[in-house]
Amino acid sequence: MEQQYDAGFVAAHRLHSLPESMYYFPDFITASEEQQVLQKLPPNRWTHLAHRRLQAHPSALSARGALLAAPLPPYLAAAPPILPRLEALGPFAGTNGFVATPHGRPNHCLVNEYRAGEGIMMHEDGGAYAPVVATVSLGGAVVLDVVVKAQEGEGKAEDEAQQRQRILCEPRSLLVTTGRAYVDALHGVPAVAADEDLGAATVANWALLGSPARYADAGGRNERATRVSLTYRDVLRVSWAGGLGRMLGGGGGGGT
Ligand SMILES: O=C(O)CCC(=O)C(=O)O
Ligand SMILES: [Fe+2]
Repeated sequence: MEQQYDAGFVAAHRLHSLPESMYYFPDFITASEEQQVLQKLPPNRWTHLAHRRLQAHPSALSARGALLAAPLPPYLAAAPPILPRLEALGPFAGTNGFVATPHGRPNHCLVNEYRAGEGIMMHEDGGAYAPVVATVSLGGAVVLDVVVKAQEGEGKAEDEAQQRQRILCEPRSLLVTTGRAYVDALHGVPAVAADEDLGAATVANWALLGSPARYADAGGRNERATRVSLTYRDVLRVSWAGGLGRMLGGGGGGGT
């Protein structure tokens, strides 16, 4: 059932809202793959924050934003085959119209879990990463708010509605944020028990949803359930603190 990804397929999944550098792919993983990941997330790795909990794989970045070189765990990489699928799609490899990141593949994954009523305040992901995030959603659906930052010299007269986008992230979908959407916009998940007023006029990716009827039939409402997001990134600075160990252990080197 592997999907054939090409430039036309990618272009057809681009959001036609500003900035035009986000892509939405419904059903990027199957329901059994979704369960496989949810069951394998280690229960002892959560960091508890005020309105969500978080785990970083293979580890958290250093204070200076560097990643200690290590592979992603198999349940976030090859089984289920999320990395091969991302590789074929191209957001890190730089194929199908995407721009390649320095390592050509994600080396880091932040896993967020939000229960109903939880969220993440508006923020930007910053310069420790190449400007690409690939977000796989598991469990419940949430709305992601994206707001373009006011550009220098631009007055407040700019149409607010045009600057704010709502993106509905369905379970098993992939959202790719690149370019200006990464650099010039803030994003966040409102901490609500239900997302309301969902429809073609209010949701930027409505035409790309896998199951729009599900939300339309509920009167434009998405009752929040626990949602887990896998956010794949390419950390620019990778440190090889294990260099001495590799030398002593004679294990040989790997690529970056
Ligand atoms: O859960 C999401 O989709 C967004 C998470 C996020 O913005 C982050 O981890 O930086
Ligand atoms: Fe973020």
